[in-house]
Amino acid sequence: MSTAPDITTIAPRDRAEILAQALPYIRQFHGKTMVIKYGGNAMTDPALQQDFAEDVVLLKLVGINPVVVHGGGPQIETLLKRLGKKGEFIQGMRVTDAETMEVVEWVLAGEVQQDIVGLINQAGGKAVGLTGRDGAMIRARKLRMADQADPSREHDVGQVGDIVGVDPAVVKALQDDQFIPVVSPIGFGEHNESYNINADVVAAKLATVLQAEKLLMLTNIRGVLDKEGQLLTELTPSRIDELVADGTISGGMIPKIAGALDAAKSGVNAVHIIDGRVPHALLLEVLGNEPFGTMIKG
Ligand SMILES: Nc1ncnc2c1ncn2[C@@H]1O[C@H](COP(=O)(O)OP(=O)(O)O)[C@@H](O)[C@H]1O
Ligand SMILES: CC(=O)N[C@@H](CCC(=O)OP(=O)(O)O)C(=O)O
Repeated sequence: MSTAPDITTIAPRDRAEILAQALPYIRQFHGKTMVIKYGGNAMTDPALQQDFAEDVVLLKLVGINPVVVHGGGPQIETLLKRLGKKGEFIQGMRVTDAETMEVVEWVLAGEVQQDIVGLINQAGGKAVGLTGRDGAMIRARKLRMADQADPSREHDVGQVGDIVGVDPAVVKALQDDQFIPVVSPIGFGEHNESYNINADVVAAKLATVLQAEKLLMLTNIRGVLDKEGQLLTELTPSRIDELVADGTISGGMIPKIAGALDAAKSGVNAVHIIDGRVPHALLLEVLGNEPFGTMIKG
């Protein structure tokens, strides 16, 4: 459960002061786009989910344009297990056969996306759920994955998509109005087939195409950690290369850091990997003045 402090004891005068302190940040980010990756691991607690939805609505109401890209790895895993299938990952990507693809579409677009849309609407926002198929947003082709250790070897990861192009028109149309887009990471191919794309990769690409002010990746860990478990508050491209090469960065952190770095190099002003288990993590990052999580430098 959320461990938010009881603020009913804060005097009205202090509350007003707290709000007033947010003004410089609201002014700085007014009218700007923020892409928020909401990881499947960060969305397991109902109280935290509600905090998240409230934060998104608050950002929208103060004139910032949040675009949510959601994951759902653990939720896909749960359904696969019920169907007697075992999930397999290679370099952070789920090996996706035809049956797994059906499960992925069902869980992401049918369940997780609609849960988030419902929570945001309940919090007073107007969320619209989309997949990459809607508005012909995310074109993809089969990902060709080279082995990390031996690049001459290739892994067949099935229907995992490599993004060919993103047309953000539908997202722009929604966000220019009063709506909050909630995007599921599913792409479409030239024969109308669907592709499973890692949500970090979609969030990073969308942030780049939209030239977002910020890309915030909410996950289930404090940020990127070194071998001793210490939080790395800032990462440069060369340090990232070292950490991937020596195996300090592994699993789901691989596509996350690769996407974060791509976005940082392609004009997204601020890219942060932050702890979605902290109540109101989003507001803390956007309106707080203390460093939080890991910032990725381009
Ligand atoms: N160096 C690292 N620092 C932090 N987390 C790491 C690192 N290397 C691997 N990880 C793993 O990456 C996970 C986050 O990725 P992932 O499970 O895909 O999250 P999400 O569902 O939020 O996308 C962490 O929980 C952790 O187990
Ligand atoms: C290709 C690939 O791995 N797709 C991911 C899509 C969901 C996702 O990325 O969810 P998280 O952000 O919660 O990890 C998957 O099937 O799990």
